[in-house]
Amino acid sequence: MTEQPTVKSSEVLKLTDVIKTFDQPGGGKLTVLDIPELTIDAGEQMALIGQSGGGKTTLLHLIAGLLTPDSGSIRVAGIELTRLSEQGRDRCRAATVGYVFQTFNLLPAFSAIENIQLGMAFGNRAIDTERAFDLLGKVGLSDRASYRPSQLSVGQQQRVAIARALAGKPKLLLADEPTANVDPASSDTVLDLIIGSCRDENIALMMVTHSMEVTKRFERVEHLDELNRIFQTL
Ligand SMILES: Nc1ncnc2c1ncn2[C@@H]1O[C@H](COP(=O)(O)OP(=O)(O)OP(=O)(O)O)[C@@H](O)[C@H]1O
Repeated sequence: MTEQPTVKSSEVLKLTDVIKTFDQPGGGKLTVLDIPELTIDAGEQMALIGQSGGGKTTLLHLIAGLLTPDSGSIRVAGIELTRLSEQGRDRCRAATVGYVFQTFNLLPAFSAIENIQLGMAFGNRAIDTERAFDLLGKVGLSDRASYRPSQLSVGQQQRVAIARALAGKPKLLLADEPTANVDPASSDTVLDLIIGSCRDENIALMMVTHSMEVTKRFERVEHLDELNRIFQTL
């Protein structure tokens, strides 16, 4: 009988000995990540900082199952992603992870409210129109429900993307530099929204940022260069 790994009931994310390489355009491989361990508990909030090109987005993509590691274990909400097919990882992401991308990734042909409702549909949940409108109100866009992304400002698109990421009631929200494209006042609003919503709904949060102002809002701040063995051997 194979021994099953024990999963702490409060654990939402656990990475063990994760290595990720990329093929380099000129040939050969570039090792971007070599992470012995990283754990996030239910409802825990963590900021991730690190040098440009250090692998932060790559790490979020691995956790979301958009990329696969060369080796190691990635467990999200108790599910071992490395044992799943691409389709299985898509299903797991839809059911457990919300993702606020740097580029928002809203669907251009759909309105703001439809983009949020699609966030629920991807999560394999019945579309809860009341929750979708509640979320749109929470991000201050009740009067923009029928606007398409191209009819919204960059900051408004970002707020729709946040509402969409929360729509499926994820266990873990991944946010990649969500304040990078907004002015300082809007940055506070965006942070209040993400941090407050995750706290209210007990959603664990991992936010990539380059901003010291943003890290001040977090009790736990991890430096990728310290988690990543490749920087320790340079
Ligand atoms: N598909 C790919 N093929 C080859 N190399 C890649 C690929 N994606 C990323 N890389 C390389 O992996 C490294 C890490 O990239 P990543 O985008 O994860 O960094 P980052 O820490 O998010 O950077 P930034 O803070 O500048 O956004 C970079 O050196 C990049 O060139």
